[in-house]
Amino acid sequence: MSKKFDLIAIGRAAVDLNAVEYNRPLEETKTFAKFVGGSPANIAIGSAKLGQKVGFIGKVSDDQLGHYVTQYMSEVGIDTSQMAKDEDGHKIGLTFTEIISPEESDILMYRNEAADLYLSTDDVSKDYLAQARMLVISGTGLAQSPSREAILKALLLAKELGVEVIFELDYRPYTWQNAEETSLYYQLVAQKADVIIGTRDEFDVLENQQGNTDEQTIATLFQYDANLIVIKSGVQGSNAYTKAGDKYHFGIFKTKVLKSFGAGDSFAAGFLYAYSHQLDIETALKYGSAAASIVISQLSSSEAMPNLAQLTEFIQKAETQEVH
Ligand SMILES: Nc1ncnc2c1ncn2[C@@H]1O[C@H](COP(=O)(O)OP(=O)(O)O)[C@@H](O)[C@H]1O
Ligand SMILES: O=C(O)C[C@@H](O)[C@H](O)C(=O)COP(=O)(O)O
Repeated sequence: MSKKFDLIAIGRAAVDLNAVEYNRPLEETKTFAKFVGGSPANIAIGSAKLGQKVGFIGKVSDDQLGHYVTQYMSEVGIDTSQMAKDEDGHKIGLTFTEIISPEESDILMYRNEAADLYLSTDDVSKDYLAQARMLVISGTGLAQSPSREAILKALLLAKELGVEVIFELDYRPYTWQNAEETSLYYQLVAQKADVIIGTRDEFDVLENQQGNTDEQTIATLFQYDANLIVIKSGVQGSNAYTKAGDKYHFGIFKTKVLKSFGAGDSFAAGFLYAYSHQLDIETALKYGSAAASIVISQLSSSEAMPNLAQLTEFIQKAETQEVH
């Protein structure tokens, strides 16, 4: 049965202020360019640009920046009808980026009392979720109440409605209180998710343990609902594991890296495009890697997301030149 949305993402939509002057620390950076940011918003934007039908559940500030974010997301084709405005004056989250070198970039988040963390259970509609094939949950939304309960409500509704749950671990230390609490909430959602995507470090956070191998991680998580687990490892590429016991690997598409942030969100958008079009898993890893390669060579994490023609052309060109 065809549904209105290929995916609905839930969580933060925020603002990135990206250093326009490269190769220097934040202390010495004077100019910044404004983009929409927030991992789930970036994934939603990347997905919409690839032609997916996308909805978003979130909360933004009722001010110029909140309006900017909602308007941009709407302009790229995302349904923003479930993006609430915070009526209590909470401000949108800000992320400053620092590009010290292509190998070394960092982010500095301003997220105290961020509007997205005030998403509440009242903002999550069963009728809306029923229109989606997939629900994309990002881990950071679990960091504080009431956003935590809003996301858990969406998770339980998705399970009830048969909506496939994609859990993007998206671990950001800033809003979490302690490692055990983080691990508990991550495990709770991971045990119900159909697909789990994260970096090796993020799976360590989920397990509250350093040094587990991918095989140990998947052996535990496949005891629950997950059918597919994707573990990303930066320049070493990515691995996907299925419950049936298959393993797939894809390396990277080498590129002139400007900055490293944005890789994870673009990877997720590319991967989920292929996955939702029932392309094979190796192709999904390839689409994710290509989208990441495109985005890390440009300044933003959202506007730089490729459309389908750009993505497929990039892959074709790279494969012809054998740069991956
Ligand atoms: N330097 C790089 N060059 C090309 N592709 C990269 C590079 N770094 C990361 N990628 C791609 O982006 C994916 C996600 O990157 P990773 O750093 O693991 O995640 P995150 O950005 O979430 O921390 C990798 O699996 C790889 O496909
Ligand atoms: O997620 C955020 O709030 C910040 C992002 O918008 C920022 O662009 C970023 O750090 C993306 O990095 P990624 O998770 O490596 O894709």
